[in-house]
Amino acid sequence: MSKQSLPIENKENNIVEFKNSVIRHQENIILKDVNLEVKKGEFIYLIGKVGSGKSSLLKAMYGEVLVKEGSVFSVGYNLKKIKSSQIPFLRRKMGIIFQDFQLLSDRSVYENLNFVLKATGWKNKKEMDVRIRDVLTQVDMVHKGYKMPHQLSGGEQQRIGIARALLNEPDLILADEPTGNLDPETTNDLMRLLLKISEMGKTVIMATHNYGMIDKYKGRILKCEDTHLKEEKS
Ligand SMILES: Nc1ncnc2c1ncn2[C@@H]1O[C@H](COP(=O)(O)OP(=O)(O)OP(=O)(O)O)[C@@H](O)[C@H]1O
Repeated sequence: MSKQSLPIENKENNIVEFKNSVIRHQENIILKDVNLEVKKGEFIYLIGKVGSGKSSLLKAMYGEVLVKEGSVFSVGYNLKKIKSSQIPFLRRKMGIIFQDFQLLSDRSVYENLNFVLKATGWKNKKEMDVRIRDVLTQVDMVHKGYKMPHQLSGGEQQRIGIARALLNEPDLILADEPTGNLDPETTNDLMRLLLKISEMGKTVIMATHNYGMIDKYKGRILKCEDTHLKEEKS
């Protein structure tokens, strides 16, 4: 790791920490008075109506939305002070999973994963092969590496999305409605997979509209409502 990329630790060693933060899009306030501490290994649901600010809060954690009021620490970085050149280092410490999978359609599963490894500085072909095999094994897709994304079901594509998020052994997984495009049975499979990942010590923060899942699989619940982030009883 270069000197420039050294993270700036927050005092409490929280994986994520917001203090009196305001999240805006241009001049519009999306969330205010945001105070949040997330510890290692927590499994968190982020709920709230359409347009209430869930994605914006996640984006504030991965440096896509910049927070100018209050403070934000994420995986050791002070996001108020982060330079744009440090953003790739921040993103390497987290895995991001999207509702629409966002796999590159013109290359195989293996090449999708290899692309991310190359882009994040991996060089040794043998180590890259081992890592790709490892993450595909974790999501039970080790025999599908040669497939093109369009040859996979939605659930399988999302498993590859999760494998991709795991490549750099991140401390934090951010998932923005990861099961939003999937049927109930596939949703259950993926939930169990995400819970298994969290039991391995990773922090998972997941935006969702699926309240059935929240009843079924226990987790901490945060709600975006009326421009505030509130803790809900689980
Ligand atoms: N890039 C942007 N520029 C301006 N306004 C934005 C931008 N992105 C989101 N917004 C606005 O911010 C508000 C919160 O949006 P956000 O996507 O965070 O909500 P959400 O809770 O994730 O919604 P959904 O459940 O539909 O995903 C909305 O009013 C939205 O229109």
